[in-house]
Amino acid sequence: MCPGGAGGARPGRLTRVPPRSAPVPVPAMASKLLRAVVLGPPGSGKGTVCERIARRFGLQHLSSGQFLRESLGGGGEAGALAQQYLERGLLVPDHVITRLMMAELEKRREQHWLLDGFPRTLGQAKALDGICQLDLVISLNIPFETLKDRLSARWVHPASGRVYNMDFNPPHTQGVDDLTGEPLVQREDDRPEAVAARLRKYKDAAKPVMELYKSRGILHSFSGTETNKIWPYVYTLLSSRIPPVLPEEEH
Ligand SMILES: Nc1nc2c(ncn2[C@@H]2O[C@H](COP(=O)(O)OP(=O)(O)O)[C@@H](O)[C@H]2O)c(=O)[nH]1
Ligand SMILES: Nc1ccn([C@@H]2O[C@H](COP(=O)(O)OP(=O)(O)O)[C@@H](O)[C@H]2O)c(=O)n1
Repeated sequence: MCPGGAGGARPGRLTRVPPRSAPVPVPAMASKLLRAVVLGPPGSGKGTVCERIARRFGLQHLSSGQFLRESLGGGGEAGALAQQYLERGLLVPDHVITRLMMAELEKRREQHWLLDGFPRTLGQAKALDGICQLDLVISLNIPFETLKDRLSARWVHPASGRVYNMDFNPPHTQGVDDLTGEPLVQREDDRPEAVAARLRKYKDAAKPVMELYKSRGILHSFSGTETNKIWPYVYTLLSSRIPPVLPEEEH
């Protein structure tokens, strides 16, 4: 079973509204906790959609890529090894990311959560199965050309993981994070030469993961070129599983 998760009724009401700067997870109020995953290639909008879901529904948004990037700063051997994979746009070995994610999930046994970027391989999906029964898998299906354009225009605030795009959601002041005023950077792995490798690898690894979740009847796929058009459908799906804490329109 999922850490803290079991069958039974969902919480009847969720009252805490997380502040924009730091979404606060809604604590467990009943036995059943939502366990959801968002799948999609790099640039498909997983982080953007997860951030919206987290705010509207009070879920913890757990980004495996962000945990990985944070783990690089430690100066240890594992961090240095992981950095080589990230820079080349490759997946880090299953046992590395799985150990990292299991430790993070263990800390959140009593919270609703939403995984962004994990599992990415069948091995990772099986490891997740070992501790958890997923309720919902959202797959974002975005055309290749759109992904390339988005990644070349992506800017991030490394400390928080906040993501901007010069066309879609530009910062208030160019090059600067809205909340902290700290500089934004472009990720090394968003360089065009790394992007092509990432997209190829994603496809190969993700196919069996999608098939697994499809066979279980928990896969929900959304196709399109604009997150704002996909979002209402995602919101409706989530609303059928867990009560929102904020209305859909409030971005
Ligand atoms: N132009 C455009 N950019 C978007 C849209 N949705 C997300 N983005 C941007 O595309 C980039 C990739 O999105 P992100 O959520 O980081 O994708 P992830 O790699 O799947 O987590 C970011 O710079 C987003 O701000 C959209 O509908 N249109
Ligand atoms: N399960 C995972 C998740 C991320 N990663 C690594 O972390 C990088 C960034 O992942 P991410 O989820 O933040 O970003 P996107 O690749 O979705 O844009 C990936 O390109 C991989 O190098 C991984 O190896 N295994």
